[in-house]
Amino acid sequence: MSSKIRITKQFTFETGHALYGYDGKCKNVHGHSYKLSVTVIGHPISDTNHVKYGMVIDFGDLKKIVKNEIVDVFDHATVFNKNTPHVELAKELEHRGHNVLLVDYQPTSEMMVIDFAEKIKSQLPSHIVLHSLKLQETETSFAEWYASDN
Ligand SMILES: Nc1nc2c(c(=O)[nH]1)N=C([C@H](O)[C@H](O)COP(=O)(O)OP(=O)(O)OP(=O)(O)O)CN2
Ligand SMILES: [Zn+2]
Repeated sequence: MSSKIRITKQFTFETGHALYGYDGKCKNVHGHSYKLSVTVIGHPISDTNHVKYGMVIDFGDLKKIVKNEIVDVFDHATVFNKNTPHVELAKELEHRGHNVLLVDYQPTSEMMVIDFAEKIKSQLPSHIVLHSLKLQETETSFAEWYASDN
């Protein structure tokens, strides 16, 4: 059998959020140009007759999964923790036609990357393993999820 190879696809999306109860400036509604790197691991297909010969997974197929699950949902949305009074603000924004996303967690990069890992894993073909995710919030701040840590 061929070597195991990790392949990575990168995505960007613009998302607003606010950290309810936080003791710094990120308690305010603000936004980031998030960068998400998705790394999967597997054996390149060895069947010479297979249309995906030589690929672990077609980058295009990986893109479809991540776009459907993450990018199209989070891009130009504002994320609030639904377990906080921010839900009132969210309802008002929604009422006024804004794209609001209520999640069950504090929308830090750590918690978002955990959510993203579950969402991507649920859609990957069974022979493809999610290896890691890197979610970059600013030029200097990022969170990483590794399958081997979890
Ligand atoms: N562990 C975490 N800390 C913070 C998070 C987070 O998700 N996880 N998020 C924020 C804010 O949302 C925001 O991202 C600010 O982050 P920070 O790196 O502090 O941003 P700065 O613009 O101040 O960064 P510099 O490059 O240092 O100017 C806060 N903390
Ligand atoms: Zn932030």
